[in-house]
Amino acid sequence: MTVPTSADRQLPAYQMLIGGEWRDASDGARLITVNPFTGKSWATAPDAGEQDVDAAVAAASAALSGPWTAMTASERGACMRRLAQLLRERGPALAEVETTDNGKLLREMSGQMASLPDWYDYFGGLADKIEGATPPPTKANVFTYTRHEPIGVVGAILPWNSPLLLMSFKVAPALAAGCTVVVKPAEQTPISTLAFAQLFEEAGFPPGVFNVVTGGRTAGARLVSHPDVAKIAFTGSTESGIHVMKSAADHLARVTLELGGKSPNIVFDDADLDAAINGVLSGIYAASGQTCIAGSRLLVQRTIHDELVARVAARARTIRLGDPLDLSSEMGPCATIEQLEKVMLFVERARADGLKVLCGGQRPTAPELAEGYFYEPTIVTGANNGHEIAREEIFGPVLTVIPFDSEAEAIEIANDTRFGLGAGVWTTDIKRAHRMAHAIRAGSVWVNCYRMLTYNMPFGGYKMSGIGRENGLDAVHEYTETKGVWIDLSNESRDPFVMG
Ligand SMILES: NC(=O)C1=CN([C@@H]2O[C@H](COP(=O)(O)OP(=O)(O)OC[C@H]3O[C@@H](n4cnc5c(N)ncnc54)[C@H](OP(=O)(O)O)[C@@H]3O)[C@@H](O)[C@H]2O)C=CC1
Ligand SMILES: CCCCCC/C=C/C(=O)O
Repeated sequence: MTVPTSADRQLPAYQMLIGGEWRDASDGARLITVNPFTGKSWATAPDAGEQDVDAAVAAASAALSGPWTAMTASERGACMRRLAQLLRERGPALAEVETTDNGKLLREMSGQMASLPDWYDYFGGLADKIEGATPPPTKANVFTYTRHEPIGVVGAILPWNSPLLLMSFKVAPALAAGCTVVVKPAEQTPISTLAFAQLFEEAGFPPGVFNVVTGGRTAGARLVSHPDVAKIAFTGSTESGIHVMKSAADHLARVTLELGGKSPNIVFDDADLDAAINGVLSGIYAASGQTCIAGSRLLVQRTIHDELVARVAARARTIRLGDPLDLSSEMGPCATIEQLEKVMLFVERARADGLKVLCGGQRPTAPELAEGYFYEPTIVTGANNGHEIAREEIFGPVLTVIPFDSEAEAIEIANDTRFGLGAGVWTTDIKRAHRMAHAIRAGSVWVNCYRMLTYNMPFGGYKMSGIGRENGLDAVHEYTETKGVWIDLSNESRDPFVMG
């Protein structure tokens, strides 16, 4: 908990949504959130304690055993589509809130908010199409069918890099499945989720279907360990994901985990180099590299290494750092001072390892950027895949270049990581493109593109990048339990001592 000063008490003070009511934390504690461009506090939110989380879970449980389940699946879908419509209208305002809270470019947020309603339309449309099966009879006079029932109350834990997008990955399929939800945004960036929550009542959702508790570790830990939470959907670091899974295991809550990455962006010498350079830049400098799918390892075929690296560096040096609300800015600040410090330490250690920092490697010196948590677009060369900077998730604008000679070597390096979230492949050879896409052990492979995203393509990680999938038809089943129902159609008495 941060203790507000008298100046902080003048800031916009948001409340959290529990059971359809806007509330402060029961002990009145508040979190202060900082605009990473100005380095100054800009809003406050409740700092929920265990009691508040318990109240939110109770509200979600009541909605589950009451009005939400009483609605037909079509009615629930209609609520979701109304939410989508409201999001279309309010998207631009929500984009500005999130940009102020986490420093993501408004340029990118505007695109995200234009597509976010599609999640609620798509999954809202699915709500009344979650069909069970009637397996053909294999026993005489027995009729069997399956039902996909809502799993229960879902706890959704969000990171700070893309709160509204990553919340929608979880909330849209959960609502479609008939679940109710308690969302806990990251303590650094709670405000856009609270602003989004204002749309639920207007869209016609019964109170308690969607709840938000804002707070830090106390709130998150209580949500994960709460015995009435049936499922935790988490996005964040691999280390925290492991904690969450262990804690959820105490009451066997289901989990989906979307965790870290160290994704390879692989450029072969037959690639369209202009397109590849664009994709390499987008992979690592979009969102200031603060994305789980950052293409943070550039694997480049040795024959084009020098030319490609020189051209990527030339463009990286001209990336326009600036106010994330200014649509002409190309890269914003890191979201928090802690994240900036983490990035700086990685680069310092790379230098100490004898690696070359080809460009960037420092905070910008322009006075207009001095208050913000900026770090220059950085390229580290001379590394091999064993160096720390090639193995650990940095979550910042730092690209590590690793040369390779053959396709087999590219695959070996690409897969030599504990992560497996994404990968890019740049080649004009269609056979190689498919061979690579099949050989790389990662949940998403982009060929001649990078960081593409849509609601109907599954997203998730292999290995330590996660468990389960978000988005796509199957995501709904991350929020259902399948029940088998058996009906005896015969009038005969059965032998009680023999399995039927
Ligand atoms: N895969 C991804 O998209 C992301 C990866 N990261 C990686 O994680 C690193 C550290 O960032 P950080 O913010 O600390 O990420 P965390 O993974 O620690 O935090 C992400 C979310 O999880 C919550 N959380 C963390 N631990 C627990 C727990 N034991 N029980 C319940 N909730 C928990 C946090 O809450 P709170 O902090 O409010 O207590 C926050 O809401 C980054 O540098 C980056 O490498 C970060 C964000 C997103
Ligand atoms: C298939 C792409 C999924 C993107 C996952 C979330 C990324 C968020 C971000 O980059 O801000």
